[in-house]
Amino acid sequence: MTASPATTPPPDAAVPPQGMGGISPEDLLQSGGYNGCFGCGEGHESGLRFQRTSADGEAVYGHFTVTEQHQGSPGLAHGGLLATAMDEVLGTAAWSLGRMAVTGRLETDYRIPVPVGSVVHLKAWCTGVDGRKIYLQGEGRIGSPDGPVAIQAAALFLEVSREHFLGER
Ligand SMILES: CCCCC/C=C\C/C=C\C/C=C\C/C=C\CCCC(=O)SCCNC(=O)CCNC(=O)[C@H](O)C(C)(C)COP(=O)(O)OP(=O)(O)OC[C@H]1O[C@@H](n2cnc3c(N)ncnc32)[C@H](O)[C@@H]1OP(=O)(O)O
Repeated sequence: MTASPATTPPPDAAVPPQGMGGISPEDLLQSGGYNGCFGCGEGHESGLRFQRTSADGEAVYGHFTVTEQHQGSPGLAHGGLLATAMDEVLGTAAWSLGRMAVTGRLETDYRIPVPVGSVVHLKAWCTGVDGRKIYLQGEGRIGSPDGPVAIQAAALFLEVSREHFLGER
């Protein structure tokens, strides 16, 4: 993935450890989630139902299955849908650092089409943190964690306060 300047961390940006104040990244990932989330909500009928599976200190992992509700052209996943899945796993990588963050910029490369019925295995990792800016990259592979790369992404997330989510609508 060739990240643009906006999603490339400055050379001195460190990658902080996963977890927060004694809470493991695994526990952080299992602690939250919004049932109505299009990406990960188990209660969302037509959503992706992205499942976060693990975090190993370097990256976070998860998967989802492409259904007929997710088509763009006959039999193939919609590109925006795949970007949503990347957004979800990239966000998971940001939150695994113990930081509440939202997507500021998301760049995606589509490598091969993804057929309906595919299980897409996603992985994301932090490439650096600079103040509130969290730089991330990720990829999605078809069929297994070692399968062919279908999508790659680079992103800039911004750390926000609780008020970001509680503001008046
Ligand atoms: C999100 C999940 C919520 C639910 C949580 C529930 C349970 C938690 C459990 C588990 C969670 C696990 C995973 C999470 C999963 C998925 C994540 C999905 C994430 C999303 O799907 S979330 C929705 C889409 N997202 C938005 O809805 C954001 C709308 N937006 C804004 O709210 C503002 O726009 C904001 C806050 C982004 C920035 O606003 P701001 O006022 O705070 O900051 P400001 O503009 O001053 O920028 C400061 C510095 O960042 C640079 N900067 C900013 N934006 C940039 C860009 N696009 N490109 C390049 N640089 C940029 C500036 O250039 C400046 O740089 P410098 O400091 O160098 O000048």
